[in-house]
Amino acid sequence: MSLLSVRNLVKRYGGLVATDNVDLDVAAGEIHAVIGPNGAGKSTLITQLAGEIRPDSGRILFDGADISGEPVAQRALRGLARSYQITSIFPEFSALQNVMLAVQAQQGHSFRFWTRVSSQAALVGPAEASLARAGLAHRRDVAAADLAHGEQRQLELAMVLAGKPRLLLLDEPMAGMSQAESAQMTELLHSLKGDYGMLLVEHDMDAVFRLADTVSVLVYGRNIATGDPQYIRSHPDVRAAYLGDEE
Ligand SMILES: Nc1ncnc2c1ncn2[C@@H]1O[C@H](COP(=O)(O)OP(=O)(O)OP(=O)(O)O)[C@@H](O)[C@H]1O
Repeated sequence: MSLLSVRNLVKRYGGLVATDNVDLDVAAGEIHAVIGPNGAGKSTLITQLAGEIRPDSGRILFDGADISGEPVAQRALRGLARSYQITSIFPEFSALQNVMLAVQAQQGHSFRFWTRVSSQAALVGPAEASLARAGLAHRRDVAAADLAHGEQRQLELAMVLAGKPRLLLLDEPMAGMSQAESAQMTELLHSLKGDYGMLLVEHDMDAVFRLADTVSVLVYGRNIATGDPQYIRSHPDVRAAYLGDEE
């Protein structure tokens, strides 16, 4: 059974159909990449899955439950987590402290700063584990502001992992990265494969074809093809619509 199932999803902006009857499935532990030209509707899709905007029609099922009408926080509690960009990081806090805040939020406490040393101590272990999983253990005491761009993206990932997600919604995790940073993030995501399902929107085709078990191609809001990377590479409509001029 799929962990995430999208059925007949539709989102319109005036006359524009940004999500046009999209069906899509992500199995537990699988990486499903969504590719497509600019304006194809990839971000609109992720934003609906996270619960930030409502579809006009269609259904979103997570672990069998219809979550189409649920708010963001409720979806996060179920284990459907979107990685947010650097805005969610406190620049003056260390990498570890940032993840401690995410652990605290996961433990059901409202967002607040620590008053007792003992309550801090319980957060350190899980925060260190998430940092290590995101490849940042060696940078735990560095202020977030002093981390390189790629490391800040790793920190965001550590903060998402602290929420114990089952499926990650990743919207262009390699955006703005150098080639080396992008390669490192690719290997990092690869190391998480199997433990987390991922819906990956990404323009970096090297990353997509290295990571994805399944690829879907959106064009003008429509899913024109879904299959394994080999199938997608050789699909004539995909080549014509998207990959054609790159090969
Ligand atoms: N809030 C909005 N109001 C009106 N139109 C919108 C809105 N958000 C997105 N669109 C339109 O919906 C279409 C899909 O946009 P979307 O950002 O989802 O595409 P995308 O595939 O993520 O593009 P990119 O690869 O450039 O990030 C575009 O034509 C866009 O202009």
